[in-house]
Amino acid sequence: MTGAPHELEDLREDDLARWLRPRARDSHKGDHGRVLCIGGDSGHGGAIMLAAEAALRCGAGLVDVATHVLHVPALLARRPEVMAQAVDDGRVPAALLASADVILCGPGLGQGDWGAAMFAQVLDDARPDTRLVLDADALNLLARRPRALPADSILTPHPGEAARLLGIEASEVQRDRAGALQGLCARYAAVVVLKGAGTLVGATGRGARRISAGNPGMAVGGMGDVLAGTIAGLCAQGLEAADAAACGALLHACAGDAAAGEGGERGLLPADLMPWLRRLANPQATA
Ligand SMILES: NC(=O)C1=CN([C@@H]2O[C@H](COP(=O)(O)OP(=O)(O)OC[C@H]3O[C@@H](n4cnc5c(N)ncnc54)[C@H](OP(=O)(O)O)[C@@H]3O)[C@@H](O)[C@H]2O)[C@@H](O)CC1
Ligand SMILES: Nc1ncnc2c1ncn2[C@@H]1O[C@H](COP(=O)(O)OP(=O)(O)O)[C@@H](O)[C@H]1O
Ligand SMILES: [Mg+2]
Repeated sequence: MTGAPHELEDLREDDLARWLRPRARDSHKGDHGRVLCIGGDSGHGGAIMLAAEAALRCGAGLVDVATHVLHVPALLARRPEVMAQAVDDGRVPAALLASADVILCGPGLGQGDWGAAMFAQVLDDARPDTRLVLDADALNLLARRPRALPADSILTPHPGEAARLLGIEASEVQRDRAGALQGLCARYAAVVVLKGAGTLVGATGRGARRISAGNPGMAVGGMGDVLAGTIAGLCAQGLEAADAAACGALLHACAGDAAAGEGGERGLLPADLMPWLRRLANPQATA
């Protein structure tokens, strides 16, 4: 991955069909993966709800959520398909960690003791073959205390989080986004999705991919939480990490464009993407 502009692969909506194949007629929920979403401290419960719902709308077979006790009733009222567990002591139930194919950690997690304890538990105790998707406060905690990550972990920073991970200013990230992507991939040995207009996706030793879809209506709180759940949901269905990241970023941006096309950019909400995630995640059905 050099980040040179001529080595960028531009992804378009047609590319979704490369990764989103029709399901086997005899498949069952266990074939489509189990995602554990960890986050949603007091005041930020919506972040983990949006992520969990996006994982389901992208086709994850089973979705667990470990969150603050206050958020469990609201989460179940909105999405009874989610299996929600309250965590009041900063310990994720061991059985949840053990059964996850993918762990998404970070949306609304906070950087206090509660969130920091669960983030450390994920890094210490997750199965070696469980794929990690780290977003939001998991990235902030990682920046504060860098640690080795399991192979093929996926990081989804916005430019502010990318700046913290690199120890530079967000304006520097934006001045050389390809360079920042390369620096993040190298420093954390991870798959990285550098968000913002023209999202870039990279991994050490591979060319970078750029997503030109997406629009400024997506500049609203919660939109990145939907992206994190989307990538986790695709990972759970067996896409390899770099492809799940690229396919998820493309699917999310195209869903944002489709939703904006219906009602305009201004006032677009992250939850407006949900029906479009589902539609676009079935490209053969919509072709
Ligand atoms: N409904 C809920 O429960 C929601 C809960 N949420 C949860 O809130 C928590 C805090 O997350 P957060 O992202 O709001 O805070 P933070 O990391 O300080 O980011 C802001 C900083 O980053 C920068 N920056 C950002 N984008 C940039 C860009 N494109 N280009 C350039 N700069 C950019 C920006 O810089 P500025 O321009 O403002 O100086 C500012 O410094 C987290 O847990 C999250 O999951 C949210 O998901 C919302 C919905
Ligand atoms: N101007 C824009 N054009 C395209 N995509 C955008 C734009 N602004 C924001 N987005 C997308 O919206 C999402 C915002 O993520 P993030 O900042 O983490 O939001 P939050 O933490 O509030 O959920 C990212 O996927 C980003 O690429
Ligand atoms: Mg975010």
